[in-house]
Amino acid sequence: MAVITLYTVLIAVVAMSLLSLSFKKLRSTKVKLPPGPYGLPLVGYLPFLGRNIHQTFMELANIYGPIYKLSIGQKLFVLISCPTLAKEVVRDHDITFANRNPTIAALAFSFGGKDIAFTPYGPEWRMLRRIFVHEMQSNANLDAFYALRRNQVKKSIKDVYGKNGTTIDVGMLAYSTVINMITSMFWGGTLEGDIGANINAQFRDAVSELLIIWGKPNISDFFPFLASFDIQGIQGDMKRASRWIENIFDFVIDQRTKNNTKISNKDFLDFLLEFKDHETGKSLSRPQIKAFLADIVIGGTGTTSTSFEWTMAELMLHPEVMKKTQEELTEVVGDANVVEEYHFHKLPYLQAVVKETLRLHPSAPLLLPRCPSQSCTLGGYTIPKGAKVFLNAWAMHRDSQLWENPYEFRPERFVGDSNKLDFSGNKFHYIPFGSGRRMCAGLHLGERMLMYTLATFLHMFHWKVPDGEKPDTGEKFGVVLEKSTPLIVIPTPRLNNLKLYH
Ligand code: HEM
Repeated sequence: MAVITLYTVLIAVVAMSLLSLSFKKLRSTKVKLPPGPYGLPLVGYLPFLGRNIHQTFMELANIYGPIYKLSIGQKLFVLISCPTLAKEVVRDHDITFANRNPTIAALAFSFGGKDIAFTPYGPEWRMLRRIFVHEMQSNANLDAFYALRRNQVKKSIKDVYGKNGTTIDVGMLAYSTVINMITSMFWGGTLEGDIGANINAQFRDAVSELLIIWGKPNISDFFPFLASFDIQGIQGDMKRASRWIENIFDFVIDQRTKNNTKISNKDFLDFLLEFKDHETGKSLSRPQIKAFLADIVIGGTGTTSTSFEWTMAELMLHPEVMKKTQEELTEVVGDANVVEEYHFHKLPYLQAVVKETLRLHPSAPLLLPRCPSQSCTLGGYTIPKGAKVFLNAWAMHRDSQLWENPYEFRPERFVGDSNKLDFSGNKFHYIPFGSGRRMCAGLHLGERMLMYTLATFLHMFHWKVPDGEKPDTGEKFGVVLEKSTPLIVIPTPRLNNLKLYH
């Protein structure tokens, strides 16, 4: 006990000295920092953040304005919640802000920040991003992998049909469908039979565990000098979970390369192993291949599946919108057919439902923080090099000066040409996939998976909540913004031709 107290005092003394040094340094350089709340000595604003920090950040914006700062431990956070300043970050100073400040957990999983999400801006990142966005996820490739996605959705339809009339957890349905689509696109038919099922199940569990660990606040991120102690064990847990996932990646890559396994459908692994950069003539190294796969798993699973769950929750709360969405599906797809991706462009109302859901419930409400590579000025204030800069999409999506009745779920606001808002991030008050150079690198795949799963499940089934229950829209902040209570619903088949469910 005495030893623990001694350590605590020692750590506090060192932290105080470091803090006072950094404040002295800031004062001596006479910079004009944005306004912001005071916190407690040492920990700063940490004790006041609350569980849903995106909501706290919006309340603070109402007090301090569209740009403010706060300190947490040794870190300076800058919060931005107006489109004009957001534009300054992602357009006017885009290169300065095209860097990340990864957490310790993120570094542990991304091969030390060697992936797209965390590689610093520069030629290496530009090369990774070009391959990932323009080549790996080209329309032709995404079309080629469609059969793999389709097979997995068919399996989920069969599962849901088997639960006809009983309750199911929508979040779990969405997560398993999305991760099955992703693993299938990764290594397709390489892993057949029991071994395949076993590896895929292990993979699914490892990814869920990793997302949970990643979502835990880590004291070492706020006090970097404590990092080597790994007080909460988060770094160790993350390394273990990542190693587990990496072993699965290695196993599958070895299977494919050593046995030269022939598969019927082309998948991401084929693409990555065969890839030769037409500019440099170079192939991808094994760590690069694994980093690409990691980005898809981490970037694509939680975001897409929670967006599915939020959409279903809003539809359950708005039966008139549900009715209109299903009528559109009936008209476009027809009662005797299943949904195909080529139907999407004829489903403007469903597209509007998805856009409206992502306005109210963006998976990453504060996007991924950016970190200026040099000090610069925003809105007349100095933003020091190394600060963590958050664009508060959640607050901008709910700002009554930017949206009419912002708290109402009204897909109609996205219908028609007069208000053409899309996911490109060019209108800075609507940025569910971010904006600028570092906007979501998986937008095309994410949009396809989300639209396809939603359209299919809405077309194939009627959904109702158990008697006496009402879905809510309570939120839980984490790696992605989840529903605080799971959405439980009862499906019944909607189409007469029951063969379509097998
Ligand atoms: C509904 C689905 C999705 C949503 C709402 C979403 C949202 C986002 C957001 C808000 C960012 C931060 C952008 C910024 O800082 O400006 C981001 C980054 C990223 N996303 Fe997504 N995402 C989705 C699906 C996906 C998928 C399917 C993948 C992988 C195929 C993916 C991979 C990435 C990567 C790699 C980054 C980092 C980009 C960089 O730093 O250059 N995301 N995503």
